[in-house]
Amino acid sequence: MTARVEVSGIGVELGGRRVVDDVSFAAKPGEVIGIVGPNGSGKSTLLRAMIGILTPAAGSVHIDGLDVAKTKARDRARVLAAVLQDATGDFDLTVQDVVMMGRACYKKAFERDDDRDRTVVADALRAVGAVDLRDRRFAFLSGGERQRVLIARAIAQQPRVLVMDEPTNHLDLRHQFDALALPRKLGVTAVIALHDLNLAAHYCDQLLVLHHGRQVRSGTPEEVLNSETLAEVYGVAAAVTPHPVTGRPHITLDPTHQAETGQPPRSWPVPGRDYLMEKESP
Ligand SMILES: Nc1ncnc2c1ncn2[C@@H]1O[C@H](COP(=O)(O)OP(=O)(O)OP(=O)(O)O)[C@@H](O)[C@H]1O
Repeated sequence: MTARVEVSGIGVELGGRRVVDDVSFAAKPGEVIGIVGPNGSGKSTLLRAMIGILTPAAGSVHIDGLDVAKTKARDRARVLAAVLQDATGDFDLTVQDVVMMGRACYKKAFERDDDRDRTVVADALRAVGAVDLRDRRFAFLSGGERQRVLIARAIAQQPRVLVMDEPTNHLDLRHQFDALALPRKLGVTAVIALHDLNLAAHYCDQLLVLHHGRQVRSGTPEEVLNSETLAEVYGVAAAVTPHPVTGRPHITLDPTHQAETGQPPRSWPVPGRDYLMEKESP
């Protein structure tokens, strides 16, 4: 199951300061939206406001017409699941117990787990490659193992919308790919905050660039990712060329070059001149 997400004019104040200001976007059912931007630009705050754990000073979030702010936590959890940054917790629980917490929104207080819950939990563990961790104590897992278990807990909620804040944190390369491919595999709509722009370009349909709490660019990765944006928003020099295999925008950073002009140095590889694009190959 998937859903349409509409974020309208969200503004959040923290410590007397507006840290997210007038952010709006819409995700069609099944779309993956990437939220990118420098440290402190408001990505996590926006996601927290979206899932209802921060009360926005302005704006609204609707999922298939349902107003998130006016929905009870239990009902919200059946529609929307979140994996937040470093929400590792110190649960003295097994991995199976932690993932089973994702089923709480479907049960009354003290209701026992049934076969359906156990099947959903087993499937969720399989989806993140963590079946062999099932009986381990959550508190003693590595950072990447914990992250995968928390993703499994979100999957066990069987949401229509998945919100993830830096889901690739602590994950090795293979598991980064798996985590970002998950929304499409599950068929859910996703809103994902990401620092890695190359991964964002590959896995997201639309990108929203935040800078000082404001959305300064939005559109497809092709529309948004260019040398000018990277210079203006991140203050770095970078060449953006089509990825030699996928054709998606690929960013090559130049750590030695100051981003005063936003223009890449002349020595950057040029597609077609320095390497062949796949479609040009014989
Ligand atoms: N509880 C709070 N009180 C006051 N200011 C806060 C609070 N939480 C966050 N902020 C500030 O809000 C701004 C946005 O923070 P946020 O965590 O949303 O940024 P971010 O884009 O997710 O950053 P990062 O890439 O570093 O994770 C920052 O300047 C941060 O210091």
